[in-house]
Amino acid sequence: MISFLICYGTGEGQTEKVAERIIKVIRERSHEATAVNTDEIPSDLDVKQFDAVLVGASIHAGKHQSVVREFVKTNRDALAKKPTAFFQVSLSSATEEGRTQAAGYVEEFIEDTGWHPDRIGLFGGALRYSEYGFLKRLMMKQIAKRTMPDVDTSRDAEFTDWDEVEAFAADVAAFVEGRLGIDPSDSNGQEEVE
Ligand SMILES: Cc1cc2nc3c(=O)[nH]c(=O)nc-3n(C[C@H](O)[C@H](O)[C@H](O)COP(=O)(O)O)c2cc1C
Repeated sequence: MISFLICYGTGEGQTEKVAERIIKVIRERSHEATAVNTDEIPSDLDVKQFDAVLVGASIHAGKHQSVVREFVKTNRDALAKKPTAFFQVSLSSATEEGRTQAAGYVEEFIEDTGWHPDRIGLFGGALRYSEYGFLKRLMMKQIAKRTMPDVDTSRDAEFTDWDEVEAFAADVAAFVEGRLGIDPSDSNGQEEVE
């Protein structure tokens, strides 16, 4: 059994939902997964105690959560010694035209933090107008109308492709199993760890 740490930043909860889906896939492979929201990092969290680490962040106004950046910078040396993956949630990944921009956010993150994850997943996010305050709702509806003219802005919209998220999680898990020399069949049938 492999122990995974999944550390993520989230503004309105979509990256948390993605993290939860990744964790489900990892646990279905009978591995152990610990989720940590970067807004509530336990003071005794020790990255070195985990076999593999996934870091997730979303994009707001062209930036990832600064706490996620700080987490990665603080733990860069420990991360470099382990199998790792990064996943990003943004509106840019929801459209063909936005993909280059989404990749640019990751490049900038890697350059800034100096961390080179083994796997990278880029996922479309969500627009939950019903949960935004007045100004944010107005601004996001304008951006959506401009960048996604076919999308109905009178209701909340989710652009995350959950099959892609699950495929990413399975790929990361398989990569880590290979790196650590763990035969997935060894872990099948074990009890699921909460
Ligand atoms: C105020 C605001 C600003 C945003 N800015 C960007 C942006 O610059 N680029 C982008 O691709 N997506 C942008 N988004 C879309 C978010 O990345 C998307 O809503 C995502 O699902 C947020 O994930 P979270 O709920 O985990 O924070 C923005 C969303 C909001 C609400």
